[in-house]
Amino acid sequence: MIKVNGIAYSVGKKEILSDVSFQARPGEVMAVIGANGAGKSTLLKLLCNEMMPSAGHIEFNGKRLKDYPLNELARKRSVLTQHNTLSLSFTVRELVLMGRYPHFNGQPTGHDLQMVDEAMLAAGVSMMAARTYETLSGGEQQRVQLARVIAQVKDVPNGWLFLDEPTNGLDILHQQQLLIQARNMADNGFGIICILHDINLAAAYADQLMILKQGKVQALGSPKEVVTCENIHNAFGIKVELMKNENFNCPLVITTGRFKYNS
Ligand SMILES: Nc1ncnc2c1ncn2[C@@H]1O[C@H](COP(=O)(O)OP(=O)(O)OP(=O)(O)O)[C@@H](O)[C@H]1O
Repeated sequence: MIKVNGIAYSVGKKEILSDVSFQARPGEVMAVIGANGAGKSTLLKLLCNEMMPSAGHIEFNGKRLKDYPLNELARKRSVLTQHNTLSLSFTVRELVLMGRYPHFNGQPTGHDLQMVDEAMLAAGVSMMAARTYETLSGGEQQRVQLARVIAQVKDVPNGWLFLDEPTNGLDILHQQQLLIQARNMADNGFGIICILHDINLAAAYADQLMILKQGKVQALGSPKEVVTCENIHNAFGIKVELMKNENFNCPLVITTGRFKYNS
């Protein structure tokens, strides 16, 4: 369980997040949506212990996040960030194996290698295992990074995945496959916190949805509670209509007109 209690984050006088509180549970997908600059990535960095909140605190499995040694945290949760700038000439298999680094000293065990194989299968990259990472397309690289973070926690009971815009660069099939993979992992006891820009994907796959606006929680609840015309207009400044996504029994957002770009 992750409990976030009234956290804030400031840079100088600028408050980027303020009074953010929520709980995320194992077995659930939580999606975070919001306009550019709303504070989503900043929130994820605080959840990863990459940065410290300037107020409030975060509990991870009953213990303050700041009290975890980094290597212990790395064995319990893995993180897909937006910018994976790694450009060295690793093969896909070697890169996915990096996800296992927190689990072995020196040489990977047979179990580590099995986790790598299973993660590559889950992310649909097994067929490119021997390819050099930097020769892959953007979407292929993104799926390899997903395999790396899956490998890190695949065998961890109640492990956590933090994903920052994981569908970036993926085609429509691979977007769905990624969310199905996240959903399956949640159904098997993992906790998933996922930043998404596609509201319809978020509504279809998340148990809990949070809208951030200018660093504050604007709405929090089930997709049906949160995805309303009013909330979307308030958060993104765009008028939308709602239909029903019959396949997922959740709202489906459609935009309603042409818009001028206001700079
Ligand atoms: N170190 C920093 N110094 C100053 N401003 C910062 C710093 N880090 C983030 N910000 C600002 O804080 C706000 C939130 O940034 P963040 O990256 O969390 O937004 P986001 O919701 O993830 O946006 P996007 O959807 O564009 O990725 C932005 O306005 C950003 O410019």
